[in-house]
Amino acid sequence: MNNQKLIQEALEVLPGGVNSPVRAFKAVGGEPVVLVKGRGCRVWDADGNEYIDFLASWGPLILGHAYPKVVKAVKEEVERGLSFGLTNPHEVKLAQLVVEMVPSVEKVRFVNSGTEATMSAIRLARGVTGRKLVVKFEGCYHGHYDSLLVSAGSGVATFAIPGTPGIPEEIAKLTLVVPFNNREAVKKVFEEYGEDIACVIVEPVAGNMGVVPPKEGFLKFLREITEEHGSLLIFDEVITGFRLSKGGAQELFDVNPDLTCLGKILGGGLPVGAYGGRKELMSQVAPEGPVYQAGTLSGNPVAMVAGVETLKELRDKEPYEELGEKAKRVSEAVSGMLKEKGIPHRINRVGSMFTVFFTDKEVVDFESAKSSDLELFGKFFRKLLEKGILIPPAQFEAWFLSTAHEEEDIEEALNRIESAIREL
Ligand SMILES: Cc1ncc(COP(=O)(O)O)c(C=O)c1O
Ligand SMILES: N[C@H](C=O)CCC(=O)O
Repeated sequence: MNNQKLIQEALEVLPGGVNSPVRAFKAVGGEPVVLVKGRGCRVWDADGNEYIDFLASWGPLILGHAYPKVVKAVKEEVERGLSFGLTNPHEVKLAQLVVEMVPSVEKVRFVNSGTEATMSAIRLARGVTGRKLVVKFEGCYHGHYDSLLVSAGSGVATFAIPGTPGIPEEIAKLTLVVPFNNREAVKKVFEEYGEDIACVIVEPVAGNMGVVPPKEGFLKFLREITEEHGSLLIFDEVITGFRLSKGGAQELFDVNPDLTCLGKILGGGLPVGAYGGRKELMSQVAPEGPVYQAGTLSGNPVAMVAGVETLKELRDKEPYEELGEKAKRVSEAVSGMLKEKGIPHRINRVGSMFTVFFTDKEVVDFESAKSSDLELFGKFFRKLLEKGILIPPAQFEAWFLSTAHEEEDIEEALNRIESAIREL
């Protein structure tokens, strides 16, 4: 069945034809693409068109599509059974890898998505502090948990949704929102509400308003102010975990949060999330402690082996410098092409994730990210797609490089991008 027919059928039976809003291409226009195959850094749609992929399934595929060691381990595990509902050896191995690689994590609980990870971390923070308020940053996205959908990035920003019906005002009011990178605003909420703040949750490098790095010292400042007020600091490393270094952003910026949320790369392309932290905090989670959280399919053996093989590769090969170099090369080349065409832009990059903003302002928070010309972004996206380049179909997202982007792929991608930019 071809792409158009599949989309028409999807629209009949799935809201918006999709299972996650950002896939609907509403922000960029044009027909959504149905993907049927991925290998290395390339994907193919239902019409047989091939694309060089900078979406990487929204981040998880740091080793590229269908990485042989991961596929082999998954196939072998599938033969043994799909789910047991009791402890299996792979969840222990994956937990050991997480503890070994992520500096602040001594114990970890696996869940099935990034949303579950942040939701559970917030519950734990409220449980151990006995406080209700949560501080989050404008334009950061932490999944679709009620307390965290307030002023969120990603699809919420893309569709300019001011608030989501279904989230009671009483719940939304427990979340205090401050601008990213703004120390004064953080100080102010702590001055006013310090004793009631259970936690501050932050994407240590924002990816969901497009990539926005933390200003020098910002994460250390968050560490200090939370400690001072007896609140917990939660790093949502669902994107940055195992992407920016083997220990994530906390290792890169040398700041240890109290709790860390993980997802995406952790599952090697299968649905896995996790939250973890110091032993004394994680021992408050049931059955060791009173904070309840559970999951029928949590620690699923097939998902766990995909994670184990992925993390082992990253731990053993540490491809981070090379990934950063590749992303630098692509982002600088794209910047050069846009400059030549006279198109004002800013590119924010940290390691192997970056975003092209069509603005002449520095992008340091959600307000400045929103100054990007969204119409031009839509045109840019559609032209790239036409030339065989897949990037996230929304401005407030990140492009991702993988180890599967070889020299020749990058060369070919840059030629395709150049031809797209020429026609803008
Ligand atoms: C930083 C961050 N946190 C949490 C989430 C939620 O993860 P999931 O989509 O797996 O629920 C995402 C992505 O969606 C994310 O980018
Ligand atoms: N920006 C989101 C995750 O990082 C996009 C994934 C989704 O919502 O489907």
